[in-house]
Amino acid sequence: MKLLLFNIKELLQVRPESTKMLKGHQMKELPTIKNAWLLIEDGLICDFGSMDQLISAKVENTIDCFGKMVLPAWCDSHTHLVYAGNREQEFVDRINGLSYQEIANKGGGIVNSAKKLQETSEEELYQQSAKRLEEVMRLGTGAIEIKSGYGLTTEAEMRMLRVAKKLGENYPVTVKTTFLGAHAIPTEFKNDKDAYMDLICNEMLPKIASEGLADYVDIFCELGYFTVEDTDRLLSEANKYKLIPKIHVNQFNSIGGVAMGVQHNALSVDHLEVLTDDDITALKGSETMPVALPSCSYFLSIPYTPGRKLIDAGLPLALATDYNPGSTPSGNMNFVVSTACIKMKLTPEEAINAATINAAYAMGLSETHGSITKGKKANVILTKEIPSYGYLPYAFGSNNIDSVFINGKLVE
Ligand SMILES: N=CN[C@@H](CCC(=O)O)C(=O)O
Ligand SMILES: [Zn+2]
Repeated sequence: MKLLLFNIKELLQVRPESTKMLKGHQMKELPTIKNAWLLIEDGLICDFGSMDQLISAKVENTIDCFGKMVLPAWCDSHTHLVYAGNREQEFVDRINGLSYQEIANKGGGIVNSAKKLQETSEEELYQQSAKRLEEVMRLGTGAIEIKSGYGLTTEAEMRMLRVAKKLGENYPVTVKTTFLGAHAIPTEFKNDKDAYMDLICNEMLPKIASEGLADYVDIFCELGYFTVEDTDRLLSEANKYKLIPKIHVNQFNSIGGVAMGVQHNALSVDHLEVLTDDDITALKGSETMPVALPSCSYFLSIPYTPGRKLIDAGLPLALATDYNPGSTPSGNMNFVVSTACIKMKLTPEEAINAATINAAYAMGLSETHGSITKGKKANVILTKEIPSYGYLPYAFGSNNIDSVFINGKLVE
């Protein structure tokens, strides 16, 4: 089955196969072809070029893209999309003056979501999560990472991961799953965190690994949650099961989690709202992708990850939503890209690179996603008629997407 998109005003993020990630000044460039065509065959990018060299091929479907642009679908490398209910009341509590940490300290926060999830059946959890996934697909997300971490018991953590996996089977979007049992200390372990770490390492991890439910392992390395030593222990254990780390670090405090992540060859270190020069030094020369979550900063009114500083230090940067009920009840990558430009001072080229090619790297998909490259998945966004690609982050809050194709198929 062949689909030809022709008369494309500008085809963005055209890369050779070998581009794994972009660092520092490389992020300033966004290679494009003006007045282009793109041929999709059996769900993959088959070929592309400029209209003056359009090949003649027999195709079943064609779309005239006059005035419109085409770019790779977003890769969202950090979400908690599988959750139960919402935390609207905490939103109001914060408006009335309580901080995120104060809410957590009085039994709200992650343990509040865990209580709701434990009371929700697998089928109901699937239905709630599927609605969210359908929405983000229409917003241009073609690959998504989904974490557990609102179960906090062996059974409920496994339930979350089964739901995430089932979403990946039932929808065309590529889903990667991450085990985040070490997201918060459950109420019943309040005075014995080590016992909860034992449960994670001795029971949850082996069961989840043996059922192949997770691609990655995560931990919330933060004051009041899990220490650098806990992080070292969990990542060492996870390594026995070949689970690669992608960790939550430096959201509120820099306590050494970045260096620990790098020491364990983490694929990504995420959040980084509070970042020291030592953290930046630790990232240099590593293969670990720093991931910024600007919608979280927006929603919680906390500092933005110093993305400009990271890029200017020669490092790569990826962007993700952090979609979750507490700190970011939004999975809109378009808003993330805009906010990275507006608040973190990334250029449109840097932000688009961070949300496509570098984001694909941060979820282990750089060979198949994140760029217009022959043989990669035909996951693309067709924009509405826009004056330039910089208009996408500029016109924040507007929906400039005409249509989205995942595996070459139109998302309805
Ligand atoms: N910070 C840790 N975890 C989530 C938020 C969890 C929640 O508040 O439910 C995050 O990445 O922001
Ligand atoms: Zn998160």
